Amino acid sequence: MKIAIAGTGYVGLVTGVCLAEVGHDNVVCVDIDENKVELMKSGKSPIYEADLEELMKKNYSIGRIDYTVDYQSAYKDAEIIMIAVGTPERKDGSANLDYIKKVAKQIASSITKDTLVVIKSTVPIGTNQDIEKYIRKNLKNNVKVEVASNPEFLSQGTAVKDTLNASRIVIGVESLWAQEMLEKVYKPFNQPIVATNRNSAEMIKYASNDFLALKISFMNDIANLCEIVGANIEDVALGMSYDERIGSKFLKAGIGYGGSCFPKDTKALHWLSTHNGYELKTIKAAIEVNECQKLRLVRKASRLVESFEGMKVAVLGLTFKPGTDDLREAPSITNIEYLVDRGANVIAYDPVGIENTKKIFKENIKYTTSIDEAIKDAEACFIMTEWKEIINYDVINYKEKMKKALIFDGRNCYKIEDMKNLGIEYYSIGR
Ligand SMILES: NC(=O)C1=CN([C@@H]2O[C@H](COP(=O)(O)OP(=O)(O)OC[C@H]3O[C@@H](n4cnc5c(N)ncnc54)[C@H](O)[C@@H]3O)[C@@H](O)[C@H]2O)C=CC1
Ligand SMILES: O=C(O)[C@H]1O[C@H](OP(=O)(O)OP(=O)(O)OC[C@H]2O[C@@H](n3ccc(=O)[nH]c3=O)[C@H](O)[C@@H]2O)[C@H](O)[C@@H](O)[C@@H]1O
Repeated sequence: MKIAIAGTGYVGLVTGVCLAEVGHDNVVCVDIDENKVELMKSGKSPIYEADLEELMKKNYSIGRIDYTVDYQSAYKDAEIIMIAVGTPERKDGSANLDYIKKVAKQIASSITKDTLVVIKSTVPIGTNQDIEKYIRKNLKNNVKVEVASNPEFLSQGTAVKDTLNASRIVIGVESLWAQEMLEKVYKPFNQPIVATNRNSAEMIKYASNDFLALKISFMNDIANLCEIVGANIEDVALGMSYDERIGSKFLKAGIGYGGSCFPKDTKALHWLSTHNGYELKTIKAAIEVNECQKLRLVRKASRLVESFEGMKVAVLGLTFKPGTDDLREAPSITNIEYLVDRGANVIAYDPVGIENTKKIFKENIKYTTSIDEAIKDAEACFIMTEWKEIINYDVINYKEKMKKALIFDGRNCYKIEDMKNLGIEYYSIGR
């Protein structure tokens, strides 16, 4: 079965590689970025993702997967074409479907046999139906085409593991033909399949992401109250987690959620609901809490220090979470902007995110891949991502190397007692 995939980002590339890994022997990944395609052909991954490069090399060498910019040759005789291009946020919060439409146009002009088009990108409810109409209207050749929804649930940093061990595969179909095709594709994964119609599948994706975002914002809200009333959010989360109805995951309070999905998917669903005359009050609250949370520590810091002007400030952890080099919507960006605007000399540390950070801040801040160097002579230090390197760092160094041991920890990396014993001025979240 020939499977073509449009877009080789986190979703497209990982899906392609995993399909090859479970035995599909004719997977072609298409991208518009020639450099990316060349890089992938040479066995290198354009994204930082555990286990990915190894599986890319293995499956490319045995001929199960290929990469190309030539969409026409990839799509023309494919039985299945999966769309995994970006659906970024527009200024008004709605999802930008331009990339999806562009691929739809390319598919319509290329296919020469009956094809199932599968949308893996996160798209607003009704998009699958619209794209199907669009492709059918613009078809160059007289073939059968149907569009099915197959949203993706992987997380960055664990994308390969998540795909090979998915909690569920959701398929949104309008015919038995489409359902059977997708069941055949996913059979080797041996994972539970939830089959429904396209609108419900599209909604499952948004509802899942937005529920997780809401869970985080709820915990951040409670954490802020914990600080006021003298409770400890970590003990609170632990106490809650024993209730199976609540669960133990996504209860970690911090500096707010970032990434390429929670921020945009909460706004997109909120936009969609308002557009349909209904206000999703819970999602609105999740968004508002998150916006405030991102600046909570710097606001606290600016009440404690007279001025950031000329002050050396270390920022440890830049990516939106550990295990990825992605900075999209990372809380670190908002915080660094705040500090730079107020005249601070920021030195930023991250084990893998430096290159992407340079693209954002250019010469405006300094960069390092050493915590020691970042904190040397610093007068304040902000922790934005809970990398292992930061969690396992010997905290005595803050006392010994900083000009003033003043730490604002947005990810609760250290024990309050340890910091207190060392005489480090330490502020964290909800404790
Ligand atoms: N990043 C993640 O962890 C997850 C993302 N999603 C959703 O999946 C979709 C894709 O997200 P990412 O993989 O993060 O995107 P990404 O931005 O990492 O990658 C998109 C890729 O598509 C390529 N592209 C653009 N137009 C193209 C075209 N006409 N033909 C072929 N390739 C084209 C780009 O060059 C880029 O390489 C989004 O809708 C996102 O919301 C869903 C679950 C997880
Ligand atoms: O649609 C998507 O793109 C994906 O979005 C998230 O995955 P991801 O953004 O990669 O990362 P998460 O682990 O969910 O973390 C998102 C943000 O929430 C924050 N977070 C997470 C968990 C928590 O308890 N507290 C918390 O603040 C993280 O620091 C991070 O900034 C979802 O977890 C995936 O299921 C989904 O497929």
